[in-house]
Amino acid sequence: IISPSSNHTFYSHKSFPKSSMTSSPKSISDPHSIDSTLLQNLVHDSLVWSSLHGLVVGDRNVERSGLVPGVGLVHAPIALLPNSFPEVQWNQACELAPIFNELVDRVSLDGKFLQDTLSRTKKVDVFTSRLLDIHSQMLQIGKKEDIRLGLHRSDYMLDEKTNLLLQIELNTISCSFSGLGCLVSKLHRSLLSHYGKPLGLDSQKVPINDSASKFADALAKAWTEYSNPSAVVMVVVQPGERNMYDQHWLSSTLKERYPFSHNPELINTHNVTSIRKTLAEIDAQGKILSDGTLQVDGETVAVIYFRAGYAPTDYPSESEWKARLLIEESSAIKCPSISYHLTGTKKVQQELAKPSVLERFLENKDDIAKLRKCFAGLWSLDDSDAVKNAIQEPGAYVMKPQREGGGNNIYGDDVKETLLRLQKEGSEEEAAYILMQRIFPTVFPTVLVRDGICYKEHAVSELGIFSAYLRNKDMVISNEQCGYLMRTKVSSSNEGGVAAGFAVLDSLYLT
Ligand SMILES: Nc1ncnc2c1ncn2[C@@H]1O[C@H](COP(=O)(O)OP(=O)(O)O)[C@@H](O)[C@H]1O
Ligand SMILES: N[C@H](CCC(=O)N[C@@H](CS)C(=O)NCCC(=O)O)C(=O)O
Ligand SMILES: [Mg+2]
Repeated sequence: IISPSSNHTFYSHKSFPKSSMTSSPKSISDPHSIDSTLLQNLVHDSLVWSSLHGLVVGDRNVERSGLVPGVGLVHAPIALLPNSFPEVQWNQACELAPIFNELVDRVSLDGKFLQDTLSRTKKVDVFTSRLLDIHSQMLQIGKKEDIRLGLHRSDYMLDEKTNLLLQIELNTISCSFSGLGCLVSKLHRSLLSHYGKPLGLDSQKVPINDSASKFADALAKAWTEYSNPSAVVMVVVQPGERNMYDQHWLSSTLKERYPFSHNPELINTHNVTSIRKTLAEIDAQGKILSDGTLQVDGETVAVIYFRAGYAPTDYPSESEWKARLLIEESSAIKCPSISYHLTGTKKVQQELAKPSVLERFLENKDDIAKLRKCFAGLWSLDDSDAVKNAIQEPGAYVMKPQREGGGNNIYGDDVKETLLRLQKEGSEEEAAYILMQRIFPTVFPTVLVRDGICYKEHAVSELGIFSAYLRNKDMVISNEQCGYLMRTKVSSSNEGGVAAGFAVLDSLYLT
């Protein structure tokens, strides 16, 4: 079963050969030296734990796994043990969460800034252009969103050379893994509470992660602000969704947790029901009443939570765009609104990194300094010096289109080829991209478990901090960090991405 040549080992509980090795790792940074019997027990227990606790995804080998719940489940790809992470940068990442929330809200209110920042992208990127059209239609009718809900995730990498915590991006739409991320922390705490001794590790060093309940709380509070007990939360989903359990964790927490919430003002609310609809279904079944109320399939919608609609592939026809517009025109609480969605684009990220731009949106000098400290190098392709440097040293840069969902970035020599092509064509297409400093996190040995097979790999990690912002007119009801997601991917992979099949779900071990 354990072929010494490859480091791929298939486990089934019956066939764990006794191992002669008895060495235990020096510390968490050396999981490759874990005694093989101990390793097999860890893997076995993690697979059982994941299956029993809903740390699962749809199996891409089972075609109905994204369509029918309970069919074709497989444990989520995970790192067997948490990745060590310095406490100082952990605290820094947590502290940034409410500041980024406030920034997003302020920027989202500046319609002109959003339209101007994206005006040249609009000419060359049809998808972004369609989003901007909806945004400008809302500006024209003077649409106001009094109640605003943001469920964000700010992703960071720890740059090995400088030890700086640098932001990769700020996601303001369809942030995945608030449902599953917290389960990985629970899994790791459970494994370390059983095997801490032989591993020489302390389960208390894995920070408590309440991402699912915090996001469900924020959705429930927004639902309460809408003040219609018979209204529902509508989750906008893709027609096939293998990550549905990550989404169901939020919906089932909403349904089961309320009205038995510890939160006094929610204690006697009706249970919060969620419905799942695709954009096409919303176009077919949705309508707006004279008072702006959105009704879909006869249900009044209080909150619209997007887990689709962030990529061009989510709009295969005009029907989906009509649904997006209907949602924006309604009085339902959007998560995110079109303004929050546009505020999370990479072009806006790059614009906000320019000198004195943050000062347009925030007053507190300390907060501004804290944000700036985590900005990596970000340039538009108008910056001829940056373009020249990137052509000379393409490996030090990442080129990004205005896309979400993974798999869209340009790395290495492709950066050089693309820049030279754009220069030769002299087209406006340059405005579709941004240039970003490539961040090189520490490569560390780890053990990944995917489809019941454990792999000893060398990997890099990316820390995502979830945060929620809920505001009703001048009152900020929530502005807090909501747990975290650690993603770990083999160091040879440029892109990463759990759904894309490169990264696994991880947690962190404070050092
Ligand atoms: N500046 C960077 N340095 C190193 N890796 C990066 C950088 N920017 C992105 N990546 C890698 O590419 C992945 C996707 O990039 P990201 O900006 O998050 O796009 P998306 O919105 O598609 O997730 C990240 O998860 C990370 O693995
Ligand atoms: N299937 C959809 C996926 C939604 C999605 O791709 N979200 C982006 C931010 S926009 C994201 O969080 N990417 C990190 C997840 C990864 O690493 O695979 C869902 O789960 O609702
Ligand atoms: Mg990303």
